[in-house]
Amino acid sequence: MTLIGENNFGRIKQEGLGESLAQLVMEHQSCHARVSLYGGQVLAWQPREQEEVFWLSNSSDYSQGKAIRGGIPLCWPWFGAHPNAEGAGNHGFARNVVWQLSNSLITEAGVELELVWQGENQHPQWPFKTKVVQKLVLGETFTQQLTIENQSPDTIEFTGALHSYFAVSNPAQVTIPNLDNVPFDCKLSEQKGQQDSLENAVGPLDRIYYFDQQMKIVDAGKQRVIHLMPSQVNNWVLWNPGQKTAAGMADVHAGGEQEYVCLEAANTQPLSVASGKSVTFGQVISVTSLS
Ligand SMILES: O=P(O)(O)OC[C@H]1O[C@@H](O)[C@H](O)[C@@H](O)[C@@H]1O
Repeated sequence: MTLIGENNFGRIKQEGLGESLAQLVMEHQSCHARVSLYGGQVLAWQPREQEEVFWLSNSSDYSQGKAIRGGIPLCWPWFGAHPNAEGAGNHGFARNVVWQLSNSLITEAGVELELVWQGENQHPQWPFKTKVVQKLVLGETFTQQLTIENQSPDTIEFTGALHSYFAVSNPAQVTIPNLDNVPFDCKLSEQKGQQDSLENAVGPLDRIYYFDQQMKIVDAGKQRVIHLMPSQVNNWVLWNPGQKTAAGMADVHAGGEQEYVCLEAANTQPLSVASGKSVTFGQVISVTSLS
């Protein structure tokens, strides 16, 4: 254990994660949280007097080259399969590289962290010199911002997502009213431009919604509402694998798919960044009681 910072309001420690990875552990008067340096991945955030907000698999593989299942994987510089390169790997490489902690601060309101990944020729599909800065503010609310800085001489284009796994009582008890009648593409049926209203969030569901406004995950079982406020985000992706697919996923523990809903703040259409410029997208998350 290494102590990163401490004052009257809270403490930041660095600890091991699995056999070879490292995580930051925050204990603050406003919340408890954990962030893996591998993937720059938020693993947990529990605001004071609330239950844990994110789902994390009990059978996650904490080893290099694997993606951690749960929390908020960072999908970047592409979302889903690479558009032109079969076998390039799902969701890019940001979730499979080690990020550096470049700054931290403990205030009365929460813990502020800045994590950075910087590289060039990281992947055959991503030769560009780029710097990605993730800013997190962990308090009674949760703020996450990803800034992509183009340090290459070329204009770059990327897609991506903040692939949040939200802990729920059961997808059967969940509604997401702001998605009602919003046009979506269904990745499972490959049908585009559909529209409907979901009665619940039971999988299999894999939808890209064309909507950039705030969301609410209403959980009747946990009697809470998770509020999501996006910024510079074009889509919401709703994903739950359902029982059959989850049973074949080694890193989802038995019955795990009945404990979460993924609602991902995403840009599934490419964003361009000119040489020397940067683009930021993000989300703010808060929790209220239903009653
Ligand atoms: O197993 P992965 O690579 O983490 O992806 C999980 C899911 O992530 C979602 O964002 C995609 O829409 C799904 O198609 C995909 O199955």
